Amino acid sequence: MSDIRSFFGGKGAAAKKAESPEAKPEAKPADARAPTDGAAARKRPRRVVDDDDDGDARGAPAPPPPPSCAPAAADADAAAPVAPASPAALAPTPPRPSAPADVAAPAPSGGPAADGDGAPADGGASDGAEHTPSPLLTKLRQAEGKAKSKGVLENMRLILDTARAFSVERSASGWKAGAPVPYAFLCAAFDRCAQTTKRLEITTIMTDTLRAILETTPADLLPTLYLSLNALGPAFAGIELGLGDALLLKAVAETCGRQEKQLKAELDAEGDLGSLAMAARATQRLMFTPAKLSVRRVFCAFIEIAQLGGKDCQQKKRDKVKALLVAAVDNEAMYLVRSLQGKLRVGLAEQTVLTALAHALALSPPAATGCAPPSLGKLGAEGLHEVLARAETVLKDVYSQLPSYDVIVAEALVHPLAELSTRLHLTAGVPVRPMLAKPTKGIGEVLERFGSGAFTCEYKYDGERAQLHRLPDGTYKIFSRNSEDMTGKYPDVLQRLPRALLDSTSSFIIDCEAVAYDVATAKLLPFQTLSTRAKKNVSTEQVKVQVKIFAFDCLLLNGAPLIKQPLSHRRAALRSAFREVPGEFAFASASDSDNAEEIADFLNDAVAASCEGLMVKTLDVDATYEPSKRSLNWLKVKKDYLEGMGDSLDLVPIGAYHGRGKRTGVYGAYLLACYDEEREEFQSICKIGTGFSEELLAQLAAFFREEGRTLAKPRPYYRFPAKPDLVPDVWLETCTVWEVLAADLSISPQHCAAVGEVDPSRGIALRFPRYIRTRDDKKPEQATSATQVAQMYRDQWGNAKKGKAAVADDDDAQSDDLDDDA
Ligand SMILES: Nc1ncnc2c1ncn2[C@@H]1O[C@H](COP(=O)(O)OP(=O)(O)OP(=O)(O)O)[C@@H](O)[C@H]1O
Ligand SMILES: [Mg+2]
Ligand SMILES: [Mg+2]
Repeated sequence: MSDIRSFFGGKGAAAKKAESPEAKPEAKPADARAPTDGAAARKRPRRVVDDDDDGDARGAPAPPPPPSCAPAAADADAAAPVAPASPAALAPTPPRPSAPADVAAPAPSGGPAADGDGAPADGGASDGAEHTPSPLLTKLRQAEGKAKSKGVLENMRLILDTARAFSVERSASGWKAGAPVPYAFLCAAFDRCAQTTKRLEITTIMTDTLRAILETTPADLLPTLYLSLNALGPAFAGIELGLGDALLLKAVAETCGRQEKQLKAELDAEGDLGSLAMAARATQRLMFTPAKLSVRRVFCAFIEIAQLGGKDCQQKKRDKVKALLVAAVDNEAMYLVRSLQGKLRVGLAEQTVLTALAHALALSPPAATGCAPPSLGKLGAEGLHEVLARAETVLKDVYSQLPSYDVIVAEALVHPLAELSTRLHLTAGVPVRPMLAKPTKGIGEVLERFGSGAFTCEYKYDGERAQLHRLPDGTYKIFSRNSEDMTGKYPDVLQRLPRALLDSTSSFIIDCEAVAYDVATAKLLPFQTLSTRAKKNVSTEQVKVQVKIFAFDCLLLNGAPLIKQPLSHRRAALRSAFREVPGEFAFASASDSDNAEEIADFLNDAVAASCEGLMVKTLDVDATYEPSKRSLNWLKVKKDYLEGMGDSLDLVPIGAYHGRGKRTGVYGAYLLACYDEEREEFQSICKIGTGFSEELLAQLAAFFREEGRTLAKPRPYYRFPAKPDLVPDVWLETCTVWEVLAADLSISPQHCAAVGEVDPSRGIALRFPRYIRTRDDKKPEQATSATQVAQMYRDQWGNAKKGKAAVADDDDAQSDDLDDDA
């Protein structure tokens, strides 16, 4: 194994002192304050982290219990206003202990108070650092800065013109104020969105749609949002329709008087069951006109379908689908079917819907809030931009802390938008979107980026992200990186966790990595071992793969949110509330040194302890927790950078090639794609055939061949090479995500990833890609994005300082003849 220190630029002295990482002890003590073993740890100078003065975040009032998000059954239009996914949550939430705008939390007694900018008033930003501006302020400034940049003002003018042209009488002509919003109104908006690829246009279409609803029937706002997002409730509530394609096909055939077999053949040729349903409905002669569908009726029916269980539930679900289809006219059938399949595909990314909601609330504030709409006659484009940017910042900030439209919409309908940040903030029991890290190409880059500011390096454990919550009533929850509830996966962790709690600790949210652990040897095991653990309804007795929890952040303690405090403060809070329990619970091993050689030693230690590398984080300045952000304040240094790339990619197989030789009978290679969030399409990035065992290839072939995961032709939203030998033999449904490493990225005359971003007509391809593992915790739309691919490409050339990138010759970019790889 090569020594990591020899790989970062110009640190020859460090390289000379290389020692074998294999010789290092396996696991290090987690506490950065008191390293007890390892030569490197002993000689490392440490910045003092004062645990005693600010970690005591107790005494703050506990927040109200989290909203219940269990769906409620509701009938059709009769019940007005609509029963949303969680009626309990729609009732105005009792005001939480609130703080002035921009302030994170009520100051915990005995802990530091926050000043108006969100920086700790006690100088928690140590080393004499200046007060950090609040993230909100920074965002507003950034938004303003961006507004001045090219093109944005033009966009603002367009938004102003659209806002001025809006007329509720014209938009909402199909229903009376207070009456259910017709489903046809929403479908018409979907159609318009589908006809454009411009994000701004889609945003304005949705803004107008939501404004019309806010000004007439605000009770339908929530179901409209969920239908637009193709969701039934917040991700953590885990509400799923549980419908397979076969059931939908049957329902469509039966409703439209079509032969199932014939419809299936058309589906194989056409690819979109929604369009087929619409066409079939159009040719049907109806004896009587069915009652019109409304947004609330459709949404409630979806919730009912999700709730059906037990005997004959498939039959009952099919009947419910048929009842909806019978009432569908025009394009309603198409959007119904697509929604039921979970593939709306009209260009409505979640961020777009959030932006549209913010704009709509700012332009048409609900009557109950007592706010007057902005005076569009007087406001110029820039003035309006300021209003909208502020609304967007508030809403996105609130959403990242409390990702539940149930709660947010309930509050936004009765309280001014500006008050939401103080009324709603993170709550134990509701997952916070995790903060993410930027990849780097080594320690040299870290030092360059962080300059003189204080930072800490932590082991980057190779397990799975686990956000641990304890609610004020003592119940525990564990959420995944995806904000999905995985409490049922780790009963053993929860059983043991109380041992790590200090007496004074009541409610909390801590950010951790759950890592597979060998109790006998006290060693960490790789992610691959963890992935063999059952995912649901695990009972403590069944557990074969033990896990150890490594805690690295504390977002809420005893009711007080801490995310706007710097990491040094949060870390102290974490340590003030928990104790390490050997083999069960530890603080992430950390070093606060800024000496390159010592960091290199620490990286070596991390790798020797079976970690992936280091996470490097700012401690005091620009060191708040930024939910859902891929922040520059967290950098990852993976050992993978030794092999050419700073980070792996998470990609989606969209096609497969028949195997030859040893691989006859299975697929020998796959076509992989990244996801372009703007265009909502999967763009091919490489052909891959390396990294798979024979056993895995057989499993994968079976996986794709079963349950209709192969397609007769590519989806309209696949972009792929025209070159015949790169066109797959079989097209695949997007249904899994694979983590892949590669030698590097190159401009490709064939592949389509990030096309138009670094080259006007050519995409980016991976060279020598290798399968690492399947990412069960990511959905296809959460694959590496086109923007990330473009950034990785730029970083690669920026770091290599090679100036102009070479164009890959295609054969070079592919690991083409793969049959002997096993
Ligand atoms: N000390 C630590 N601090 C923060 N995260 C850590 C730490 N140790 C391990 N991790 C894990 O590392 C992850 C971030 O890096 P990683 O490259 O593994 O992310 P990922 O899940 O592949 O996502 P992406 O590639 O989209 O960033 C975190 O989500 C967390 O699960
Ligand atoms: Mg990981
Ligand atoms: Mg990754």
